[in-house]
Amino acid sequence: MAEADRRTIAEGNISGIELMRAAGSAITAEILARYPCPLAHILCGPGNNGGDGYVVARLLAQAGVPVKIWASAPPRESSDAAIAAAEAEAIAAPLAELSVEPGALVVDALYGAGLSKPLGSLEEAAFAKLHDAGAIIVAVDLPSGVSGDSGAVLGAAPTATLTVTFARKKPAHLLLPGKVLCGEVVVADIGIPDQIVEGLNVACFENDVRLWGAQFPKAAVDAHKYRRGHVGVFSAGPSATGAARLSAMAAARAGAGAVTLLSPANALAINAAHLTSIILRRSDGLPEAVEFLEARKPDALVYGPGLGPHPETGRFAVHLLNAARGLVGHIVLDADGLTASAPFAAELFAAAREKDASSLVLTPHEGEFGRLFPAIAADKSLSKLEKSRKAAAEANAIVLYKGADTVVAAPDGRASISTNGTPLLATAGSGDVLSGIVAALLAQKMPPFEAASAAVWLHAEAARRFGPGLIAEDLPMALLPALRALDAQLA
Ligand SMILES: NC(=O)C1=CN([C@@H]2O[C@H](COP(=O)(O)OP(=O)(O)OC[C@H]3O[C@@H](n4cnc5c(N)ncnc54)[C@H](OP(=O)(O)O)[C@@H]3O)[C@@H](O)[C@H]2O)[C@@H](O)CC1
Ligand SMILES: [K+]
Repeated sequence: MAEADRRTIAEGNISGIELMRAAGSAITAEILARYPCPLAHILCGPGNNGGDGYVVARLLAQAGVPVKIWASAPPRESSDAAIAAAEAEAIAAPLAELSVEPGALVVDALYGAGLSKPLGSLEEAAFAKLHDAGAIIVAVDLPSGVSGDSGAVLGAAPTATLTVTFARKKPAHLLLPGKVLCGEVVVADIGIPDQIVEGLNVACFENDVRLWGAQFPKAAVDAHKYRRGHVGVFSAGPSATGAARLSAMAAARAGAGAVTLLSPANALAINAAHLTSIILRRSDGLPEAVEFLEARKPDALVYGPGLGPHPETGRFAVHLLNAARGLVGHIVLDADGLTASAPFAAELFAAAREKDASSLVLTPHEGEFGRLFPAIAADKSLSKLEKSRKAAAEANAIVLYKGADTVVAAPDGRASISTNGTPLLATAGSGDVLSGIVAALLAQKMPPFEAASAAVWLHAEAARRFGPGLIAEDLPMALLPALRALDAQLA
């Protein structure tokens, strides 16, 4: 966003101090609309974040609210922040002497996009006082100490009730722990033209309908079941068949025209007892699986749920990817399929690069990610966003890195971050459902990055609409109201 600022100013549309005044005005409007303010404390740093704080101080005072300013350092000389501080016509007290009343309103304008190192004891002590006083904290751009690119805390950071940012959200507003520390996030329009933000070729997006709605499958008038996409799901043996059935049911509910469950012979009877519209086919090893691929050319496969983290599962995944070349559009590798592939990761990723290889979607949670990409996972300097992107590039796959802030990353660097996640999804089998939804959208010709992003969104939306008490068995059916609402929105 600093680049967007620079370009806006360079194009002569608006000067730096005008942008700062607009930012301060937007924050002040939010404060006055929400909080009764007998008194406000403004914490100001030396840069433009502090400059925004000085504008807020002036505007709140003009609105009749007494303000106290506490500065960690004076504004940089001859800067816009220095102009804003002069306009505020108030004397700042040293941050070290900070003292606030219980429940006080505090504007945190210490550091924002320019955070360059971990915060020290001065800020940490101030945040402890705010915490003890139960202060309502309004953060300017970001809670100070939260890194804008990663959402990580450098040294210390306060927990804000509200964060007002400008033009667009940054990764820190969406990624943990930043997401939680921001509280509610309001994006204020301060006059940075849309075309300047879009001209930055930003490749990281909030995962919502605007990102993938245009590619979301619509049933064609002349659709027949195989044109609506055929998904194949591999089932485990008799003691662990449920995971694959959850995936298969979800694929069917998410719009796949046909779903085949590939079951070992010894689990056929169990699977048959639980299935009606899902096609059941015997598949006891690679030759039978390949027979199916050659005969039916399914659009997408799900491999992994319930299969067990044995080496054979991993070896089979590599063989499957090789055998599927030219026959299958996409393979979703999930759960045990990921864990078991870890020793064969290099072969798997090489197979994903072969000509005509099926596109690969990997859906790890944190533990599976660590097993499949140990070096990337261990690199503490990387954010979840950067880890996902590096993994996608290494594997030449879409990486859907699950969690409360699920990231979907593509090998070309595009990434989406989920904002509608819900703890309701922390239930056994929920991931199996997600892999079925991904496969169904892929099978309906949605491009992989968009399909994976849309699946994450739909999965969470279904859970939210269902509410408490949700178990994975409910999720395929719970997709229906979410799909109906989406359909109406896209109509
Ligand atoms: N983008 C937009 O659309 C708009 C952005 N605007 C606003 O500008 C903000 C970005 O401003 P900014 O670039 O001046 O950076 P900012 O966050 O004030 O910090 C830099 C100063 O802090 C210092 N410093 C850093 N870390 C430190 C530490 N740990 N401990 C101690 N000191 C530390 C750092 O020192 P240095 O690194 O130079 O040693 C430097 O002096 C942005 O967040 C938004 O609020 C609006 O005004 C207009 C529209
Ligand atoms: K801040």
